[in-house]
Amino acid sequence: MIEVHALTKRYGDRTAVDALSFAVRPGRVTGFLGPNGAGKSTTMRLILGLDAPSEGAAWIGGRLYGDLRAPLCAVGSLLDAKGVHGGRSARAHLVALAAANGLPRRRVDEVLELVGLDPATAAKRTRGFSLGMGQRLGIASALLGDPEVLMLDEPVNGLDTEGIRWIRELMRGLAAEGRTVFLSSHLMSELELTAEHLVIIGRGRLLADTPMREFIDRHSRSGTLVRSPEAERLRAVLEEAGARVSADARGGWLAEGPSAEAIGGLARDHRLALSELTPLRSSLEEVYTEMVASATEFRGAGGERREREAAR
Ligand SMILES: Nc1ncnc2c1ncn2[C@@H]1O[C@H](COP(=O)(O)OP(=O)(O)OP(=O)(O)O)[C@@H](O)[C@H]1O
Repeated sequence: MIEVHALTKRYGDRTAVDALSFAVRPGRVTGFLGPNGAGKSTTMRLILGLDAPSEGAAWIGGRLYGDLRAPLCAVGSLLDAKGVHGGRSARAHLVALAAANGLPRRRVDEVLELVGLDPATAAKRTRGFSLGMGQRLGIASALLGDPEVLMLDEPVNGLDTEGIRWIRELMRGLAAEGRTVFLSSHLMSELELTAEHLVIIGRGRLLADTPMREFIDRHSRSGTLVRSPEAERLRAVLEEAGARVSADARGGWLAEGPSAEAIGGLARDHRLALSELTPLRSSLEEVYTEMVASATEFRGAGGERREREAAR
């Protein structure tokens, strides 16, 4: 379990993390979501004791990182996959890490197998590693101490579909074993497939701490795209039936309220020909982008635009 209480980090007059409180529970994957610059990496660094908070605190399994007796066995992390000495082989890197932490050598072979780095690849210097191989090595390092808690910052960044699927399945498997898995991303679409719970931040502040399902159900807007050669009469009929009607960029009306079936019935009753009747549901990506944009609306125009773009 990871607990964060009133965590705040200021860099000069910039507040990167602002009074954040949340808990990451074991047995499920929790996604940590926010646009670029929202404060995700800073929060993770604070939890791992790599930076000191201005206020508040974070605990891993009930202890501050600095009080952990065997940190690598309590928490495995992947913050920067490139943080490996390029002149060493993957195996040598893991052997050194195991030795420094009093872990048996055989654990190195176990984690290499777990992340799918074969002996020939593991014997190569990491300098020539592809992003995907580097990511696998980073995850092997994180798993070396068989920790209860895993924390990964943007683990799928730059990976191909196969690598993304592999990470997704590995994380879900680790959570199913009862571990605490905390993953950051700025991609809602990816987290939608991996995480069961979401912590969302914007400008360092908590925007949501919610089960994925609930977030989808509560925020996803649904409507019907409907078109008729008699556009204005259609609009009047829809509004009379209590629908909220707006012009859709694809042409036609977006009607919110009555179901597609009900709209079909209305058209029949009013002898209105329809050329399209399509039920729509806003994607999670859209819901999330809208949420982040409205949370940053009070910013100056330039900053707001930057955050809106970053959220995409
Ligand atoms: N060492 C630092 N000194 C000054 N400002 C910093 C420092 N580290 C982070 N910041 C600022 O704090 C804010 C949060 O950054 P952070 O990297 O935590 O965001 P993030 O959500 O991880 O974004 P990204 O997805 O781009 O990694 C940013 O405005 C960043 O510029």
